[in-house]
Amino acid sequence: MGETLDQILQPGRCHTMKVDLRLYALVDPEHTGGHDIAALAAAVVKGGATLVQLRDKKGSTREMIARARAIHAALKGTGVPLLINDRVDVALAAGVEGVHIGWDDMAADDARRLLGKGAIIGLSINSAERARTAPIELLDYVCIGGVFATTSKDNPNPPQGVAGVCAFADIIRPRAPKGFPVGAIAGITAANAGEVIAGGLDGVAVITALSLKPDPEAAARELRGIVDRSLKVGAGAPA
Ligand SMILES: Cc1ncc(COP(=O)(O)OP(=O)(O)O)c(N)n1
Ligand SMILES: Cc1nc(C(=O)O)sc1CCOP(=O)(O)O
Ligand SMILES: [Mg+2]
Repeated sequence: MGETLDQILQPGRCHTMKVDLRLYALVDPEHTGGHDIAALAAAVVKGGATLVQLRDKKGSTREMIARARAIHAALKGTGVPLLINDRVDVALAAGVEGVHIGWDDMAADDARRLLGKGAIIGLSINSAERARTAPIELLDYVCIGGVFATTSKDNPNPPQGVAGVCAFADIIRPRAPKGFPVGAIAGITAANAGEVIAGGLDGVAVITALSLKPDPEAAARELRGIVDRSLKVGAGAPA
């Protein structure tokens, strides 16, 4: 038996490391724009992505593990963590840095028990109720869904707009430790990322804005520049 949650969450033994959510690239075999998925992940990281997720909704378990291993190998030495969407077992098998879970996926306490205190665990939030009840103490970040319309997800959340997403972030922040990262996802592009960051989010998570570009590295460089400049403005530094 591994450690209990109480042991994992003992004061001074907290799992939380600072996750850099500024440019979170989701790579998805159904939305690669014809790029090899491992080469795509490496390219966006070269361009400035700070976190990568393998979102593989249709692959077999073996395919997912093989993709995860290939992407993890391509990111070796970059220091950028790889997370697996939905699947704690795939993350464990491939030896990656963590998982992203939604409210229909494995519960955060089960994921934390299985993955241990050193893993990164992120959670999707898409309502005020979820912002109020998310188990922040078990998490390394949250990502608020449905900011704009998206074609990359089946049954997408209704678009909340920047104001809606920021209202959820305002519920989460007082419940979370200082510096706890809160990002946003859905339909974010170079044209609207600045607005999202200016609203008070710590980063943007994207598929299309990087994967479907002919030059994903250049697209990542542009988007990361927008995020960094908007974060500086928010912090009161010169643009
Ligand atoms: C960073 C990030 N945010 C949100 C999601 C969506 O998670 P979920 O609602 O569980 O939907 P699926 O992606 O699993 O279809 C995500 N994957 N990543
Ligand atoms: C995986 C995912 N989750 C979402 C949510 O709203 O929770 S939107 C989404 C897909 C995001 O892709 P794109 O950047 O192409 O819009
Ligand atoms: Mg999910």
